[in-house]
Amino acid sequence: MSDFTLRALDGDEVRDAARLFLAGLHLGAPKDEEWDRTGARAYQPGRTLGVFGAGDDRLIGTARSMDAELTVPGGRRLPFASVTGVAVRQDRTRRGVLTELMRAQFEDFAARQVPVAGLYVTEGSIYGRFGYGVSTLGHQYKVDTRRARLRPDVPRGGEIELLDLEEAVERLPGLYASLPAHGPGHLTRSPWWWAGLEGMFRRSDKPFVTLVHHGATGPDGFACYYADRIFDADSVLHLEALHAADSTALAGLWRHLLGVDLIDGISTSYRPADEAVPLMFEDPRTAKATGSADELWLRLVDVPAALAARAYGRGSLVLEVSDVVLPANSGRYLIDDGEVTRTERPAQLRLGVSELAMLYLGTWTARALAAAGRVEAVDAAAPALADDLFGTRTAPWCGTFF
Ligand SMILES: CC(=O)SCCNC(=O)CCNC(=O)[C@H](O)C(C)(C)COP(=O)(O)OP(=O)(O)OC[C@H]1O[C@@H](n2cnc3c(N)ncnc32)[C@H](O)[C@@H]1OP(=O)(O)O
Repeated sequence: MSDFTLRALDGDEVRDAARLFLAGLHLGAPKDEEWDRTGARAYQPGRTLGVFGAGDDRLIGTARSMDAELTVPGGRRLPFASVTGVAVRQDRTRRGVLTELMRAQFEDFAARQVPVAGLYVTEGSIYGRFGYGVSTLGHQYKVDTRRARLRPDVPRGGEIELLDLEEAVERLPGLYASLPAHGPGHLTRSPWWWAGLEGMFRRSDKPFVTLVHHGATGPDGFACYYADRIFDADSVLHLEALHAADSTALAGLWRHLLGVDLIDGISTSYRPADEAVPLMFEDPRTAKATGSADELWLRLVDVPAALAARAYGRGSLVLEVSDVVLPANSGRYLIDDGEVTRTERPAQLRLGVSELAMLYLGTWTARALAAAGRVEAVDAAAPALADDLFGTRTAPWCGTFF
């Protein structure tokens, strides 16, 4: 990359990176008060990269990352890098700046022994070339609250406590950390992540409301929403977050939400595919699916470490992985009785590292990937064998947008 220099940013340069990223999304720069209060705190020190062009001392590209831990099938938590804040100045795009930022990030993650990175994409066509693949899906639905009748066997739930903004900022991090992971795809949330959420809460012109559910042993779930109250038309409650330790907390939070006054419908953000809520209604069509989309994209930076970390179903299979960006990952891997080893045995299933990311948490079946031409079944039985190994009981879901 002889025409550019790339280095970590600090001080006011980080704010330039924030400006560049927001401009890339066609948004305005952070205001002084906003930056001082939460903006700067959302950037993990030392983790914002900047690219400068030759003879141009202004920033032309940026990307950042934050530490987290990712839950993988079997329940282990792996060191994880949340990649975000990616943008290239619009007069400097398509010259390899993003490619160089991706390369530098992978080097950094490998040096810090972070085996998996992930991101949420603005466009689905950008990141596959760097080895990222869609690893969780989210499903949105809308509930007609005027028609909603919960079945009599749905738990009553406990007390609901309403938090004001300052209480929410103070208490949600501890509460989220105390809840069990939903399953594969769950992420821990760093102080930098929470500062980003706080910024969003404070910027919003619609007030965010936070509800905490109290179960038998104390707080065990929460929900955050804002409402669009429209005179003479349907008013919608936008459920931006809901995390619950168990089905009683889930039901208790929903029971309360359904009773919020002056609301005609509840529209959810991206929820897990196996969420029980539609089945809680006497008429399951009370919750109407309104969309589904890719959520978290994963990049297995260290394939042997990532493969060794997760649990598998029964069976044995030889995968041949190809990774043109990080060639050390390429090779054959035997998964047998839960153990993963490099092998010289003949491949049964050939796939790229992006497709491996799509299988990794259990979101896609190898049969679907084979039907789409995304994996090559050298042995015709291999996709079914892969599904026995990689399939999970809980639908992979992240629920932590960054
Ligand atoms: C995780 C996040 O933060 S997501 C946010 C991503 N940022 C944005 O969407 C903001 C607006 N867009 C941008 O800032 C830039 O266009 C970026 C970051 C998407 C791409 O940066 P660039 O420096 O132009 O990418 P670069 O030149 O390295 O391109 C690498 C390859 O990706 C392709 N590519 C880059 N952007 C896109 C795109 N938006 N759609 C399709 N292909 C793309 C290039 O054509 C190139 O392909 P090639 O290797 O076959 O030649």
